[in-house]
Amino acid sequence: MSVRLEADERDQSLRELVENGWTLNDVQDTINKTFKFDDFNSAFGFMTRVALLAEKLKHHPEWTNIYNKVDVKLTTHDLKALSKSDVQMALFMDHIYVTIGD
Ligand SMILES: C[C@H](O)[C@H](O)[C@H]1CNC2=NC(N)=NC(=O)C2=N1
Repeated sequence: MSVRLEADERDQSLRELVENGWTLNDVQDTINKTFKFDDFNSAFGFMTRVALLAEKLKHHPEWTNIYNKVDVKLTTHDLKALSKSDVQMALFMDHIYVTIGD
């Protein structure tokens, strides 16, 4: 089940994520980021690790991959808004990007 973000939690989370390169689309209420890698193998490795978490959380990113680039959009379709799961996914992506990314 999707859990709404309280206003103060949302503000704080978004501030941190924007500092880490995420952009807020406040019309669609999505957060977006482009991750760049050395090559396709690294990009796909990143997607594989994220996919395992997505299945566990039952929360799935919208994304496209072109060679070494992964464009990610996170939002919660149930709520048509950002939720705690989006923040959790974004933090996880930033965390593993440090170990895989260039
Ligand atoms: C039934 C299933 O858990 C839901 O449809 C999940 C699947 N993954 C999802 N992913 C995202 N990003 N938002 C959702 O609302 C959502 N709902």
